[in-house]
Amino acid sequence: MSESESNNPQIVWHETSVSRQDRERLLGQKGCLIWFTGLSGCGKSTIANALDQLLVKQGANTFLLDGDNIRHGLCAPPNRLSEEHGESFAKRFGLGFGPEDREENIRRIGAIGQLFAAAGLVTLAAFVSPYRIDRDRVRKALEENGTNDFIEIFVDTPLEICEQRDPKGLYKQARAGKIPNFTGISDPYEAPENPEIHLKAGDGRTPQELATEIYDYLTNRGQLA
Ligand SMILES: Nc1ncnc2c1ncn2[C@@H]1O[C@H](COP(=O)(O)OS(=O)(=O)O)[C@@H](OP(=O)(O)O)[C@H]1O
Ligand SMILES: Nc1ncnc2c1ncn2[C@@H]1O[C@H](COP(=O)(O)OP(=O)(O)O)[C@@H](O)[C@H]1O
Repeated sequence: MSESESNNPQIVWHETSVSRQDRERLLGQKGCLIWFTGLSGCGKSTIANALDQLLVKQGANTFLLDGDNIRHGLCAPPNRLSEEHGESFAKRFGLGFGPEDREENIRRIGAIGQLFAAAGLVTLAAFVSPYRIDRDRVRKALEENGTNDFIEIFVDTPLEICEQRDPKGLYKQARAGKIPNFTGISDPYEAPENPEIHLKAGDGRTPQELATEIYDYLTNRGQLA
């Protein structure tokens, strides 16, 4: 009996008939979870989008999970949930930016990303994901599944550049004390220690050039058809 079964004897894993290998054969690619992490404004969404375009153009089956979008639905904040579900539900399941909320955010995305990868999709996830332990848990979950398909990309753009860009005006508000727990300003960012790719994203290269670096890495490791 597995550990999860002994904790929850009423919840039993059901094996499916179509295997991951069947799906991957059909798609002609290997499923994986490409995880972009970095400060707000470092370029995660832009580079992930550029890579997604490049992959689709070459015939890959992909899906992009983006922090801002996921926080509109699966990981919505309490104020988006309260009208339809009530205050107590919204308080319990809505997510903000405190450490536990971010932990739950990354746990949910990790679980979804794991399912998408198991479906054979080249899955891209772009989240600040500032805590090493949260990212490492996602990696561990994929590795426990017998794969090494968690590909961590540290989008390393210096804080000064992110703050200069400030496309949503969030840094300005955070500096003025209007946004609590803002990563890089009033909240920590723990850089990956051994990412598969350390992308020096503030060195003047365009998002397309940076996406090509990742695309070449994926090709070399045999991830694509
Ligand atoms: N306090 C605080 N800290 C960091 N970011 C904040 C915060 N409040 C709002 N935002 C906006 O939310 C986006 C980050 O959401 P994520 O789901 O990626 O965050 S996390 O992974 O749970 O840390 C992030 O999007 P990106 O700028 O695309 O990274 C911000 O626009
Ligand atoms: N390599 C780059 N060079 C110059 N500007 C960039 C680069 N990557 C992203 N940007 C710009 O920086 C801003 C923030 O990028 P974005 O992808 O939204 O970051 P994040 O998703 O990490 O918050 C956007 O205006 C984007 O056009």
